[in-house]
Amino acid sequence: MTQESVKFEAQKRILWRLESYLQKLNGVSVTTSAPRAEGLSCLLHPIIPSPVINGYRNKSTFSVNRGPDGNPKTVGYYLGTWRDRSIVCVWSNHLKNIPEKHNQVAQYYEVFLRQSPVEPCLLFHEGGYWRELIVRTNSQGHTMAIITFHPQELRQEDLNVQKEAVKKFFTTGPGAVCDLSSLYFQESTMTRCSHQQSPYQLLFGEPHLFEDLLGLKICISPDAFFQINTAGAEVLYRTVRELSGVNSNTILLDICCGTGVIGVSLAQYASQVLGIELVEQAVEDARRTAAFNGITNCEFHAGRAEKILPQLLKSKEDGHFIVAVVNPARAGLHYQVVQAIRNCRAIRTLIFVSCKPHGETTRNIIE
Ligand SMILES: C[S@@+](CC[C@H](N)C(=O)[O-])C[C@H]1O[C@@H](n2cnc3c(N)ncnc32)[C@H](O)[C@@H]1O
Repeated sequence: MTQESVKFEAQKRILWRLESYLQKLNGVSVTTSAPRAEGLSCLLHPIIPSPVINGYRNKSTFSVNRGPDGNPKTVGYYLGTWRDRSIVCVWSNHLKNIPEKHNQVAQYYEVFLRQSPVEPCLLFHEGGYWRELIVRTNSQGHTMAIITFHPQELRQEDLNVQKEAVKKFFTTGPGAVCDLSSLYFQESTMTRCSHQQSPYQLLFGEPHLFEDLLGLKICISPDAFFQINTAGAEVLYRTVRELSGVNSNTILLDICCGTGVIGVSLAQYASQVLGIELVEQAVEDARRTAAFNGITNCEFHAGRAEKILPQLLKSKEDGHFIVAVVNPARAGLHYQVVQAIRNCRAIRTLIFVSCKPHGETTRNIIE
């Protein structure tokens, strides 16, 4: 079975479940005017493959933990299960989806850790400092690395010594072969911290990556979401455009817009684009991207969609047609967002993009 047919069958099962749930809920059969196929009440299109399937990741997150030889300064991916206490950290060189550049930076981070007098932070249990590494690249090979560090009780001057050491390693030391475009350092006492909670500190290089996508230059900050497979994302956004039917009479509403790519790539077809996004850095990226590409009909709002959307829709109700695109995080949309969309008569088309169409997405669609 090909990966595409596995995915197709999985989507079919999700739609079956959704339809039977709706039938039970309504006590009537689900009827739509759309063409049907595969025993469903709607049309399920074949899976559209990504043009790039090897080394496609533009972002990889590497952990630090004990390797198979017991060395606690090993950088890679976890293998094993927590239940069996068999977790080890292994190198990622054999993984087909990870580009060589990411593996190279991970290997040099490991070299750095092994020569550092400072201990790594393993699962927060035993103290320690050096934590995970995130590597982001664009299609030109520009590379941003982000290192997280548990500060424990270190004084500022001791922290500065560690920052200086890692910067030196990647600029003039052995790590210089990685040719990083930028190195960020984030002090973090939690599994994940946003820029607001603990700022990403630029140790050297360019603050942003710029990615070419659908003829645009997209600005990406360390904290911002960006689809992991750039060529696959182009296919996704083209599909969104085809489904959306946006034209010069429509407003495009991009809810959970991240770096604003959906809105910016459709701006030339719409009368206006309105984007809403929680992460401030991503909103700044979206504004920068619009300005950089000479796009002037986009407006991006920073904050929670559930807070911003109801007011925003009220101000746009009169005489406009709105196409809404939602692409929420895995936790799904807040009920107030669903309600605001349902209550807005101007919204004639809704496109729901989801990387996890069961679970919360199904709940949102039912709502
Ligand atoms: C899957 S990403 C999609 C980003 C973008 N649409 C794209 O295609 O690249 C989901 C985005 O939703 C944002 N988000 C999560 N909760 C949110 C909320 N309550 N309000 C607004 N944005 C939110 C996240 O920060 C993230 O950028």
